[in-house]
Amino acid sequence: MLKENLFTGNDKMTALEKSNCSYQMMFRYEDAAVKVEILDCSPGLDSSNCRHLEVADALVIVYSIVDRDSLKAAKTVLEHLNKRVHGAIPVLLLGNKTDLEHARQVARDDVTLLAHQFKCSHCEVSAAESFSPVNSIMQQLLEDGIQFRRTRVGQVKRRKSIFENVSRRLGSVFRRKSLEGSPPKRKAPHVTNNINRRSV
Ligand SMILES: Nc1nc2c(ncn2[C@@H]2O[C@H](COP(=O)(O)OP(=O)(O)OP(=O)(O)O)[C@@H](O)[C@H]2O)c(=O)[nH]1
Repeated sequence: MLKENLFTGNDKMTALEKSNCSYQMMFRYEDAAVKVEILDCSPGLDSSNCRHLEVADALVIVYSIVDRDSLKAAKTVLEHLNKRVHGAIPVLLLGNKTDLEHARQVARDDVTLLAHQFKCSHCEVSAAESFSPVNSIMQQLLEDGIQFRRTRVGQVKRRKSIFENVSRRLGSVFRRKSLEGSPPKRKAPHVTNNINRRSV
């Protein structure tokens, strides 16, 4: 659903570049330029997509309101995330094609329930009619993603320093133990004669 023109007209986002299934763009946030990579994980979950989902900072899971199976696929992704990702990663469950309301297959209540069950945001749009609602939704999600990344990076740093602390302590305990077990060091003889020394 992401198109090159999705973000045009918005001063916070610039030049969406496409390479295979990946889109890159710059996003201005708190006066800093942030590089954002958007990965299109359709048509479904495989091992490489799963890995990407697990390390993403924010996710949009798109279903089509005229395709019951697309909501099932969305549920599979949410279940996977629930099992594998710890922490409140920002997830938006986004229904598309509201211009085809007459052909709706996905009940609103089912989606509300799903969003509630997996604690994610939810809304429905029509990319065909207008991309400005999509634009503001994406903008909010990106901001949430940046905040989430900051928390995540902070946690990794804290975990790293706890690990370093513990390993330093363990190291000093083992060093002490090995010194206690080893015979007392003999004092090295004091060499006064340098005649036989060779320089290498
Ligand atoms: N009526 C309608 N058609 C849409 C809308 N958004 C996308 N489409 C159409 O739906 C089809 C699939 O759109 P894509 O943008 O390729 O969506 P996708 O999620 O990448 O789909 P896949 O390529 O199948 O993974 C295209 O024919 C689009 O023109 C919409 O809001 N309303």
